[in-house]
Amino acid sequence: MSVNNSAMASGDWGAPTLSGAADASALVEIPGSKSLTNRYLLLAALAETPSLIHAPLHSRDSQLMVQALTQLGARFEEIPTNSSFGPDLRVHPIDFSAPERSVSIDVGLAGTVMRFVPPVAALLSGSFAFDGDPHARQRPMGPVIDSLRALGAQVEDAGVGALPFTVISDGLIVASELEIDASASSQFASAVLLAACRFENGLTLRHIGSPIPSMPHVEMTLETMRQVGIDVSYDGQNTWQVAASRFPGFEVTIEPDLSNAGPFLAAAVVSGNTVIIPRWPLETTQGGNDWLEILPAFGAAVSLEAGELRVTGPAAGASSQYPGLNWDLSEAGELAPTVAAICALASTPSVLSGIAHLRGHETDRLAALTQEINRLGGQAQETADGIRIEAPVEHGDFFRTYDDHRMATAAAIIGLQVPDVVVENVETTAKTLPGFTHLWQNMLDQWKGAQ
Ligand SMILES: O=C(O)C1=C[C@@H](OP(=O)(O)O)[C@@H](O)[C@H](O)C1
Ligand SMILES: C=C(OP(=O)(O)O)C(=O)O
Repeated sequence: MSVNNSAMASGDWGAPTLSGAADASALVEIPGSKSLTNRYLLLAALAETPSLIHAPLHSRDSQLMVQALTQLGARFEEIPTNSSFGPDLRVHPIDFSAPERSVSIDVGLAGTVMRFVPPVAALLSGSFAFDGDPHARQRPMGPVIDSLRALGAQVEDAGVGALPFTVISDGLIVASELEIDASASSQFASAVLLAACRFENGLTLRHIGSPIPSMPHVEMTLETMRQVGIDVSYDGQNTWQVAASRFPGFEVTIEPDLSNAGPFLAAAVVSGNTVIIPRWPLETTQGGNDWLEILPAFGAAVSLEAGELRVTGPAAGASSQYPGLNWDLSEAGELAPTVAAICALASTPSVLSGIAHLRGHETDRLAALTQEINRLGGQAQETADGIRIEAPVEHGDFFRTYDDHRMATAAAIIGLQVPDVVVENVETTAKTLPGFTHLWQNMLDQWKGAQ
């Protein structure tokens, strides 16, 4: 099948196909972690003195965080470096005694901005309106709104648990206990925990409801808080305690984004080539570290030595020579679109489970993946908590991305093996990985040059 080029808009991208290349190596440098960057930016804004953040991610999501915190009174200075991924950042914290203000904050489509910033706004005196991209209004926000009210702030909203809404506060949070249902997103728990050190009496937070997805992200929240000097504890079940604390500025280096390493590692898996990622952390709270367990299940050889992760695909020279898998992705749901793309080229069926909450991500990812895999001649179905892929994709076509960066990178992976995959609005990858197409082409050029 060939694609009707007249349907292509200017941002659409014909995914490059890799024919024949195999058994070659490419070194791929991955920019900083979105989740770590946005946590440290926010914690630096809460500190008493300036902080220095090395190797931060510069992407739409981190830019939205910088912009939001600037509107709340933080100041950011770019410190030039030799890195192709951009400057370091010096962060001057928010003055929480500043006079009352009224601001409108754009959260884009960034979960970390729409969930983490409103509780920080409630620590200031004034009125803070939040809104974002059209699809941001579909993402669940109820537990953030309910928490703010329970903590004593006023929230004006349409009563549907979604953006837009306005937080009105006198800047003083005296409540010290809160129950929250974080079963639709771990970010609801992280949001309250991150701000809680500046509550007058600290906080005891209790989760009520079904299990929290993406729990490593809550561990990441706790770990980053501990690193900057906040006293926080977890009972191992459903309760966290944060002591009221003031902490000085800090200096930190951001790890590469291990979830964003995924599409490149997946490229090695589906093509039988090797990808090497430098600066892979030996210890990390990033869910993307799960690649070390997931990729061998597809038959890939994975080794981590001297800070370099090396992944070699199982099928030197031949595609679809690896099996599908049954995998519970509840701990690392953000890897699902990448895993699904590998499964969509596998020789046997796959079932991905534990990810019902992906329906509230950048798009309804279960519906989007199912629809696009089927459009390319595969056989996929949604299940109650995931997706089942019965048969691999067969031909190229237009691949809709629904403004979701991970749908775009999933399409690129499939396009490596299937000609004529056209990725809608590939620049949506700038949410967390600007320059994606250059990094991708550079990997392919290294493979081709090695032949
Ligand atoms: O806290 C964070 O940085 C994130 C938490 C997770 O959210 P969910 O718990 O909604 O999956 C993850 O999927 C998202 O990409 C980033
Ligand atoms: C779910 C994701 O993002 P967000 O931080 O916007 O929730 C993601 O990056 O896969």
